[in-house]
Amino acid sequence: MLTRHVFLLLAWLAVWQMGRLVEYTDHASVWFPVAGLTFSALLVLGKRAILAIMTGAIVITVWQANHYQLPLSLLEMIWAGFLFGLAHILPYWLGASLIGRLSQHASHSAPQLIVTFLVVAAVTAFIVTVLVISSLVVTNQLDVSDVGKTLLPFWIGDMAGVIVLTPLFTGILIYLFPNAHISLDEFTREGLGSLKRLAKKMGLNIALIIATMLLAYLSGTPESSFAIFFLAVTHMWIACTESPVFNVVSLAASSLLIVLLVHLLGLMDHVMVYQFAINVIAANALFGIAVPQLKAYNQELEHLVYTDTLTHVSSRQYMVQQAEVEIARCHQHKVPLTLVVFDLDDFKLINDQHGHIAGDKALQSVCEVAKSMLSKTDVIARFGGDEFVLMFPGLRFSAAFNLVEQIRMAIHQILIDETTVSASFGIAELQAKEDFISIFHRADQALYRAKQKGGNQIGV
Ligand SMILES: Nc1nc2c(ncn2[C@@H]2O[C@H](COP(=O)(O)OP(=O)(O)OP(=O)(O)O)[C@@H](O)[C@H]2O)c(=O)[nH]1
Repeated sequence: MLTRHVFLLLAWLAVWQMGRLVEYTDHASVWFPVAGLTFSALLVLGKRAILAIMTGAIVITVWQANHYQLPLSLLEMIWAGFLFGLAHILPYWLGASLIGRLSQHASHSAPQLIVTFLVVAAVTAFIVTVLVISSLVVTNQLDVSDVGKTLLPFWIGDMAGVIVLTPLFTGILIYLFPNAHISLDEFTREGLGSLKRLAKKMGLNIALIIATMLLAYLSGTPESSFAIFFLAVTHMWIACTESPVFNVVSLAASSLLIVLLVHLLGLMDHVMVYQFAINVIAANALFGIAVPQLKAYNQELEHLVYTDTLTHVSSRQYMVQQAEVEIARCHQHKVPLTLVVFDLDDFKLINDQHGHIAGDKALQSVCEVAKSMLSKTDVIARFGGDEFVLMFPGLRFSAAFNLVEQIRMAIHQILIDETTVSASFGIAELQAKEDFISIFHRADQALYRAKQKGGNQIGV
């Protein structure tokens, strides 16, 4: 465990150094990746991460004070590092605890979690900015007159670090620290996806970033730097069509490239545009992760509404909707349609004699048998209790009658604890201008007649 914490400290120092390399004004970087590492370490390890991060904050402050030759004693440097550590850690710890708690509640869906994370990232990064800048002023590392110009770049840089890199660092830390406080299973289930597609889409992003940033470099006008926002389109496309893991990796890669090109091409005059672009594109793409998830939820809901959970045949709602569509189509194209209503005979007795579980089994067996004898265009639905409806688009009365007779005989072969199951049927063929209510009523009347005659037969 100790080695892992030493690794976290070293990783924190290395990532901090990455942020410093792209510092464009004192204490503010285009993005501040270490904010993302702090947030994810607190998310994965909780308070166990504090020691490594606090040590990192003190080491960095001492190093920085020496580097800028600030007139501070060693004790003052350590105190300043401790204050910086507190200001940097506390808000992110609160934010990470909130996200950790929400992720453990099944009632919070992935889209809700993502939106909350984006809001928490913005708010905690702002609180960290205010606290760290205050600590820098109190410990004489920043002049009060520079606070105004440092505040916004500091905040946006920290926020970019959290939004862009927390998902990626969290994935890595969960892999390294097995007893993590949080699970990303919901997002990592699909893995990375096809490497070929990944290469193509990454290539497109890279080409777009280079093209738009070269444009800004060559034209030298501040307006041209806004072209980077076109990247939101390709990232939204990736978010909606690829796995969340791919989304997060491509986001980190694009942001890193933007940050490097700002420095290589000397686009410092437009740096805030790029800072805002990274935040907006990342927030947009993370929110995009929710789109496929929402689609999946909708399909699940649709399945629940349109399928009977016990027998897995269609639901009443589905049959009524589908029947109206089919009846209209059959009238329009002068195609026949036959509707059948059927009901198990003395089903109450099966329940009473053998119990409800046996009754359920009988309903399931009847549906399996009937379904196996239908074609793709036929529909079977459970209307309620032991009553079912069959719809045969394209079949005339006589053809449907023959098929139903075979279904009736097959149902009569089903044995539930040595009791034979049987069903009665009512059949009606669609007449000119007739609607669903009318044909259903006629089939139901025919079923009534079959029951009156003793059941286990087709009423007409
Ligand atoms: N096991 C089980 N029983 C159900 C379910 N839904 C309804 N039932 C039972 O189905 C029975 C239907 O009873 P009835 O409407 O009197 O029908 P029946 O006994 O088949 O009588 P006839 O239709 O006149 O032959 C009732 O006992 C309900 O409790 C279900 O999902 N599972």
